[in-house]
Amino acid sequence: MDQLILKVENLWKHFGGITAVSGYELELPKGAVFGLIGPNGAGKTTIFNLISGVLKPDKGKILFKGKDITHTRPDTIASMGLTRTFQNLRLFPSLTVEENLKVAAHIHTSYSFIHTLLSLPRLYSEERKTLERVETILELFDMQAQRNEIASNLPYGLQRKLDIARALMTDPEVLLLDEPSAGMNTQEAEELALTIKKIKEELDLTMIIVEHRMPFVMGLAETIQVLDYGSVIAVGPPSEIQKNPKVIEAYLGAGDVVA
Ligand SMILES: Nc1ncnc2c1ncn2[C@@H]1O[C@H](COP(=O)(O)OP(=O)(O)OP(=O)(O)O)[C@@H](O)[C@H]1O
Repeated sequence: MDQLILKVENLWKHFGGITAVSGYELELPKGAVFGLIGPNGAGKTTIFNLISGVLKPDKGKILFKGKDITHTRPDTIASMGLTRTFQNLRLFPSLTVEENLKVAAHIHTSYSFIHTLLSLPRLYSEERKTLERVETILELFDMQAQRNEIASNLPYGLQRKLDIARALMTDPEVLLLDEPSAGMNTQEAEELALTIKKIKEELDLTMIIVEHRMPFVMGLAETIQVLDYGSVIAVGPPSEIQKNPKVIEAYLGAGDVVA
């Protein structure tokens, strides 16, 4: 059996009278790309918030690399190698592309004031690693030409790309992407899909992608989970999911389309 990098058991989350997530289960093998889809309000972002530690579940268990992270802080989970993006961009708009990447690395750089005094060589080596990582990420995202541009001056598609690039500065093993193509035009979304394929291979990532743009997620994920009212109603390869009557009904009921 494939090695599981992330396992979620019987996860529940209520907000007042609303059951946002009900008995969610996931077995994510290392190296997999999963798509998580479902109509608006189905519970997709809440699941990302639970897995990344932003929210705590009412019930259930989350195991990352075999360790129980159900009650672990988000920054600790990130430093363990699980990171995510948000639906809304989290860039520093007045900083350059390169500065945005450096800041993202320093969020988890482990030197303190005392280290700075006692261990300058260590500081230099951390700094050198950050600079090397910036170059690797700029090259993978084909953004070297924009390195000195102010983030808010970039076209929207590149701002979204930079947001994903920032998430990769800490060298994660698992990346959760929350609607990465939101607000993009078709050409920008197609380019982003190619970038995601490239970073998955080059950086040996495991990914879960929440998306409303069906051709995008169906072209990237080998397995799709479909959520409706907080429960998984279907799991399978994209070709089966598109034909699944329960999925079509859930989307038609929501006035949305699957393919
Ligand atoms: N902080 C919160 N407080 C109260 N209710 C919430 C909160 N967060 C989510 N909900 C509710 O939980 C349910 C699931 O929401 P969630 O945002 O996870 O769905 P989603 O599938 O990500 O939707 P979308 O595709 O529109 O982003 C919805 O009914 C939503 O209104």
